[in-house]
Amino acid sequence: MIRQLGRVLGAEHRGDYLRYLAALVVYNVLQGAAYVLLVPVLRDLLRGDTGAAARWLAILAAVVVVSWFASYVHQQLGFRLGHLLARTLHHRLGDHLADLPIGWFSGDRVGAIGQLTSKGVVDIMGLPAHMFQPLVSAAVTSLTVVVGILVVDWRLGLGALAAIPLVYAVFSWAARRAASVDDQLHATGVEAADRAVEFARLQPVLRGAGRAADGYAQLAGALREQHAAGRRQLRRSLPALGANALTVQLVFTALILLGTALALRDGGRTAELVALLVLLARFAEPLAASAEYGAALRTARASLTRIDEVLATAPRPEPERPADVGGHRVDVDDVSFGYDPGRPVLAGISLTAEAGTTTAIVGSSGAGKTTLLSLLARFVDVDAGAIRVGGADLRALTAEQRGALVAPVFQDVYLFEGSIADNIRLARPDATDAELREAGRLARVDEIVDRLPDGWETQVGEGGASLSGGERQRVSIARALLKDAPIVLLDEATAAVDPENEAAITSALAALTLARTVFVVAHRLTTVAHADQILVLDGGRVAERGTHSELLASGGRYAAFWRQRQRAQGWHLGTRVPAGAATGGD
Ligand SMILES: Nc1ncnc2c1ncn2[C@@H]1O[C@H](COP(=O)(O)OP(=O)(O)OP(=O)(O)O)[C@@H](O)[C@H]1O
Repeated sequence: MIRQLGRVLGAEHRGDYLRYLAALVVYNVLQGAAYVLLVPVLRDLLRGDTGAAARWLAILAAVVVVSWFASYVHQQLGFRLGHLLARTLHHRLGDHLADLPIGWFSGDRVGAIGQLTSKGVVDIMGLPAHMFQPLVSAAVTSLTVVVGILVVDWRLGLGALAAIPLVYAVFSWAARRAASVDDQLHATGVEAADRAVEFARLQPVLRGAGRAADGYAQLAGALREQHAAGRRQLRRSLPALGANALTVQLVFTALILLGTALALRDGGRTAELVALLVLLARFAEPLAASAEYGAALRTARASLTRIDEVLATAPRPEPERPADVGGHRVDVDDVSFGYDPGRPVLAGISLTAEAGTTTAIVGSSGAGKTTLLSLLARFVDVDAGAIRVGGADLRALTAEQRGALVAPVFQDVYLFEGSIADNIRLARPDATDAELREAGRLARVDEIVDRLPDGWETQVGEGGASLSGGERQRVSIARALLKDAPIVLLDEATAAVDPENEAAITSALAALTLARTVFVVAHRLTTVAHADQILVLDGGRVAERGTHSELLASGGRYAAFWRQRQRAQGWHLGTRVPAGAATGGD
């Protein structure tokens, strides 16, 4: 555990860590020495030799003063190390998470990371500040006391030495027994935290559906599981704690009996042996105290192991040098991909998108449209085949190259806490105010800004809560415009927006897609009809491809899709296609 902590701290903080450990050991050795010095003091007092007792007492006082100073130093270093740990862990986790593939952040990992960076880090930073002292004391102080006893009376010393493996074996057994349900307790804790967040987020949906009680039932179930796991752990750890206390007590009693027997047999050394009996109490005390820290220590160790696991997860391989990119043509070459092994979501996808053209991706729900965009953004890597931009494999591009080439505009627009201007500027922090405003004008964010009291500096709230869905989308389009990447990945929003937003988004998208290579998961018929090529996905394969008129003429899936969408929107095939599409209605 001491080694694990050193690894997590990294080589640059090894000096701080070693200084702290050295101060801790010195303090505990001095502490043990102070206890041992009680023996000659008491012995001489019992013998009536007050002069000798006073001399020993002076030495004892000096050791106590030095040990007080060592205690102050190790506490200071311990608190400093605790803060250093928290800072280092947050930075290392943050840096590492930024390098992990987006696909890693799935399932309950996001909740687990939340727990790890908050409670987990607090557990670990408490190690040097609060927990190492009693644990090191149990080992170092007790051992120093044993050495002291050995020097004074080897028989009693051997007895104390023999007790150490016994105490260690019982403590280990108790820790293993209590730890067996730790993972369960942690998993139920993560689950309950996830359900609580989900319950809060889903309030509007649940209330809208009149099913608030159902949503709560899931949270209540998760909380029940967590409490049950807590009770199970208590049931397992209480006997273990009892066994620890009992062992320490038994060892102490046995040593007292041995000491008394020796004192009775060896009349000449009675005073010395009586003093040793006092020392035996000091031997048992740190052992008993350390047993109480078992649960907290296990929790911290488990958090440390989980952080180690995250840090050990291989980051997405990144090339060291930028690749040569010749143009903005995109080739998807026989690409296959699955989120889970053995369950392909896309299989044998090939297509070419010439620079400056728009490719619309359509298909039924679950066909793999969003997944194809995720592959193009390199949120996830292909399992087989390759995606090339300007002839260069996407995996050969550095993160900066990819960032400059590709602008994703996805459905779930998340805005950061900050102003509208901050949120747009995120795309290019060095953009001038004029460039920012021009991107805002093209995306028609200026109209939103004009209505708001603080204009561009209006705070959007966490996730952009103070803007409507359509307005958030316009901000995200402005971001992409400011970034000015030649390739745009667009997941059109399916949710209906009001006519004003609809018109604004249509013109914003027209500005964004102008002269760029665009891949769009299209839901609006206007977008599909205007695309240079349309890719119809079905069950992860390309079912049809061609232009709007070619696909309509072939009378396949696309033609059926088009008819169905038109019917849903009260349009009539043949009367306004594609001219009707060009009107912007959908
Ligand atoms: N993160 C994920 N982990 C596991 N499976 C996933 C993940 N994301 C999507 N899938 C699965 O991959 C398949 C394709 O999903 P995808 O979202 O790409 O489809 P889509 O065509 O965009 O659907 P929709 O139109 O409903 O958004 C689905 O079966 C989906 O359940």
